[in-house]
Amino acid sequence: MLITKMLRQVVGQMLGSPACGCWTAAPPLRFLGTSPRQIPADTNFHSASFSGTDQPRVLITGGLGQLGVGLANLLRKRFGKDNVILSDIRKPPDHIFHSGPFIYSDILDYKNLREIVVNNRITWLFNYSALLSAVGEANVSLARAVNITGLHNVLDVAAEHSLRLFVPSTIGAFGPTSPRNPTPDLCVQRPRTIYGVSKVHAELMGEYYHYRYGLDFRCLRYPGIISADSQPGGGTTDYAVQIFHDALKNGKFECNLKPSTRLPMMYIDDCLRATLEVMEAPAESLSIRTYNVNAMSFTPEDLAQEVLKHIPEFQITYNVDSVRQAIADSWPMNFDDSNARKDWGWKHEFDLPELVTTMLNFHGSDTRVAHAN
Ligand SMILES: NC(=O)C1=CN([C@@H]2O[C@H](COP(=O)(O)OP(=O)(O)OC[C@H]3O[C@@H](n4cnc5c(N)ncnc54)[C@H](O)[C@@H]3O)[C@@H](O)[C@H]2O)C=CC1
Ligand SMILES: CC(=O)[C@H](N)C(=O)O
Repeated sequence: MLITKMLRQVVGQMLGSPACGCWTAAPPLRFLGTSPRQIPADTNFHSASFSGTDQPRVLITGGLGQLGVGLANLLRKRFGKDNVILSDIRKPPDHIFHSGPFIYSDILDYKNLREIVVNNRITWLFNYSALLSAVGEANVSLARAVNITGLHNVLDVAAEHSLRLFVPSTIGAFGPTSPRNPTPDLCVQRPRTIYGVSKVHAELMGEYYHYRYGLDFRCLRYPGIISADSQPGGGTTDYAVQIFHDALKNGKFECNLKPSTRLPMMYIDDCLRATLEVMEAPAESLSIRTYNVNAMSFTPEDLAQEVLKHIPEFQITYNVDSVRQAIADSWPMNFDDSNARKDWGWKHEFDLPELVTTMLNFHGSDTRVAHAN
C-alpha cells in the first residue's frame, strides 16, 4: 500500500500538467540530493536568462575543430566579438587567440563548465566537442566519454542555467536499417558506430530535457561538411576535403572510399548559416527539435568529374579503407530535409559546381602564394 502510494506521488510529480507541449518544469533528477550539482528544488528552468533585446552571450565548446572557428567568426559578426567565447582543450594558434575571447574548457569537467557559464553570463551554448566517426572507432572509450558523458554535463549546465543549447547531430546517426534514399527525420536509427550511437543518444536526451524540463534544445543533423580553411577531425567524409588540397598540390588524389559511395554533403558556409538560423528561429516555428539539413549528394566519382573540369590533368585512384567504407555504406545517400525547409525556411546556396569552384579558388590562391614564395 505504502509503495503504491509513493509510486503514485512520484509519477504524479513527473508527469505534471502538459502545457505548451512540455511538462511542468522540474529539476533534472541529478540535481536533487546531495551531489555537488545540487541546486534549489524550486529553480525555474523556464525562466529566460536574458531579455529579448539583449545580444546572446555565447560559448562554443570543442571550438578548435573543423567547424568551431568559422562558427565563432559568423556569430561574432552578428553579436559582437566579445559576446562569443571560443573554447577547447587544445592550445589555440596565435591568430585565433588574438581574434576574440578564447578560454580552456573540458566538457568532461562539469565544474569548469559551470564556472565558465556563470562567470561569463552565457545564454547560448554550442557543443561542438566530439570524436568523429573514424577516430571514434579507433578510441571507443574516449568517444563514449566525450560524446556521451560530456554531453550529459552540457545538458545539465544548460538546463540549470536556462541556456539555449545547440548540439549538432549527423548523417552518422542513421544505420544500415534506416531508409537510405532518402532518409527522413523520423525513421529507424540503429547506427553501428560509437559516434552514431552517441549522436542518437544526444538527440534523444536533448529532446527529453526539452519536454521534461523545458530546455531550449536545438539540433541539426549535418551532412559531411566541406571547408576550405580548416581541416576535418577524423571522419568518413574527410576525403571530400582532402581531394582539393591534393588536386592542386599534386594533380592527383588517392581516395579511401569506393568511387560509387554516395553521401550527403554541404559547404561550411551553408552549415554555419543553418546553425545560426535554427538558433534564431522562433520556438513556435519548430515542430520538432532535431532536423535533417541537406545541400547536395555526390560520389567520389562525381566529385572527381567536377574537379576535372577545372584541372584537366587531375587523376583519382582508389585505395579503400575497409572501416570507413563500412561506415559510409551504412549511412544515408540522400537526406530529406523538407521539415527544415518548411518550418524555418532552410535553403542551401552551394551545389556541387559552386562548391568545387569555391574550394579550388581558395586553395588555388594559397598554392599560388606558396609557389611564389
Ligand atoms: N565536420 C563534419 O563533417 C560534421 C561535424 N558534425 C558535428 O559537428 C561538431 C563539430 O565538428 P568538427 O569541428 O568537425 O569536429 P572536430 O573533430 O574537428 O573537432 C572537435 C573538437 O572537440 C575538441 N574536444 C575533444 N574532447 C574535448 C573535451 N573533452 N572537451 C572539450 N573539447 C573537446 C577537440 O579538441 C576538437 O577541437 C561535432 O559535434 C561533430 O559531430 C556533424 C556532422 C558532420
Ligand atoms: C558526417 C560526419 O559526421 C563526419 N564528417 C564524419 O564523417 O564522421
